[in-house]
Amino acid sequence: MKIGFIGTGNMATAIIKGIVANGFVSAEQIYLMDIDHEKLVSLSEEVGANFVNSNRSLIEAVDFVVLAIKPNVIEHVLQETKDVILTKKPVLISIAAGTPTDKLYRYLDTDVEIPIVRVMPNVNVLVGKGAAAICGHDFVNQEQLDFVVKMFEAVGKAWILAEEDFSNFTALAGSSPAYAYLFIDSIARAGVKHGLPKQVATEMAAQAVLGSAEMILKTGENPWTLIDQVCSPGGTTVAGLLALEEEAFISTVVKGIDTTIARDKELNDK
Ligand SMILES: NC(=O)C1=CN([C@@H]2O[C@H](COP(=O)(O)OP(=O)(O)OC[C@H]3O[C@@H](n4cnc5c(N)ncnc54)[C@H](O)[C@@H]3O)[C@@H](O)[C@H]2O)C=CC1
Ligand SMILES: O=C(O)[C@@H]1CCC=N1
Repeated sequence: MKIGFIGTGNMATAIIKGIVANGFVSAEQIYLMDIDHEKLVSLSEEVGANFVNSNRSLIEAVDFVVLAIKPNVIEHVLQETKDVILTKKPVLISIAAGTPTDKLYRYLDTDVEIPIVRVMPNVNVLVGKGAAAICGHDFVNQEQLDFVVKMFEAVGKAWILAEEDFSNFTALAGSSPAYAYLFIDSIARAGVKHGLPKQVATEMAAQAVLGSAEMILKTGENPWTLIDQVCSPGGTTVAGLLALEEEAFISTVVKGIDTTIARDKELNDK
């Protein structure tokens, strides 16, 4: 199978490096195109993938096309490549936030049965610890869907998810790595305040958060049970925990997630 990427930005780079490192496909099976020629050539050389000079040539060359471009350019890209899409009939995989499969199909303005799969991945696919939600539009067959699921299982965890839940997933797993990085950076920054070098403090905070996530996933314990295990009576943790809650830590995080969901829905409706 040949996989093409339209757009070689942050997310495409993370997916490509992840699936090549894991051996899901070889670099020779990957074709790239980006309007930023320098970026295109640089990624292609770095990973050993092929690159082409137009989105049309890319679609002609591959079986699966990942639309790794911003939501506001997808309509234009589908329209400029429409005739090639309609003759080649590749599987289109969109990773764009706030862009439902119905809208993507409408952009093609056709009755031809083009298979479209929607994926909401996250950037942690780069290190094989991604999270991706996947749903297929009307004309996707099981074999095509299975291929996409396997592609994202190669670089993390993948769920088949009803499309109506995509906004929620985008907030919980697509955008949330940024919030987790912020949390880690905030802990590290506090370390710097107390005299630790930033790099060491960041490593310490990241390792603590990495282990905490694994504890939840591997023990299957409720996070509150684990919180209680860390909070020694009269100890340090409970003092810090209550200080965080005085500043409405839980409500602040929930507000961030609410706002992310609302923004995704706003993009859906555009
Ligand atoms: N960054 C992230 O963590 C995640 C991003 N996404 C989605 O992935 C998509 C891409 O996001 P990023 O990689 O962050 O953006 P980015 O801005 O890093 O990459 C987009 C790339 O598309 C290229 N491009 C623009 N117009 C083009 C055209 N007409 N033909 C070919 N290439 C073109 C740009 O030059 C750029 O390199 C977005 O739709 C976003 O919603 C989804 C999940 C996570
Ligand atoms: O910020 C965004 O719109 C994209 C979608 C999920 C993560 N980044």
